[in-house]
Amino acid sequence: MSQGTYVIDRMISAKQIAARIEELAREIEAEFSGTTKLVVVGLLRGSFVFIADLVRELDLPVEVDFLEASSYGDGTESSREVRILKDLRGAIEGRDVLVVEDIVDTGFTLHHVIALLSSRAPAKLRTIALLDKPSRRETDVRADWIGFEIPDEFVVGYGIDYAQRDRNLPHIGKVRFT
Ligand SMILES: O=P(O)(O)OC[C@H]1O[C@H](OP(=O)(O)OP(=O)(O)O)[C@H](O)[C@@H]1O
Ligand code: HPA
Repeated sequence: MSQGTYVIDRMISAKQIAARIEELAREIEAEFSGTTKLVVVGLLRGSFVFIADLVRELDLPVEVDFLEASSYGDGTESSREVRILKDLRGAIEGRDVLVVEDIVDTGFTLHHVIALLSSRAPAKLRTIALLDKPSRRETDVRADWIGFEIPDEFVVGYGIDYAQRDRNLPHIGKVRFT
């Protein structure tokens, strides 16, 4: 799609996001209670805001690591080719791991990352996505926890970009091309 002018209509407020993260954190604490040190893996770049808020809400011993995966370029359509631009710093064999994704759209990114990290034999691998667009799915994948299910709209804000812009919006907005 072209990168013409667009406006952003608010979809999910910062307050709604914060309230939902509190609920999700309690569920994650229950799932990982007793873990010695959970490795929370943020998928860059889109999850950098979500992971920052989520880990501060978790009352668990955590380690934070990052994996950079990219497939969108500057457009609104997936290339369907997931490139790993930066790997984890630490080993995850035998560890409890939570992958933090900002949005699951076609599902190619999460599917690829789950396959990659599963091959490293973690003790437990779980996934969380702030946003889920199930109507766009092209692969059979679903995150274990989802913040909000959204319709087929291109969204930005709270870490999520359109052509690298708008990641710094505190809320989630939908892009309306004008
Ligand atoms: O389910 P999918 O269709 O694979 O889309 C989801 C992925 O697309 C975006 O990443 P992008 O490739 O734009 O990289 P970014 O996180 O650096 O913005 C987003 O952050 C997700 O990781
Ligand atoms: O709706 C979206 N917005 C931004 N990046 C994305 N990557 C997949 N879906 C989206």
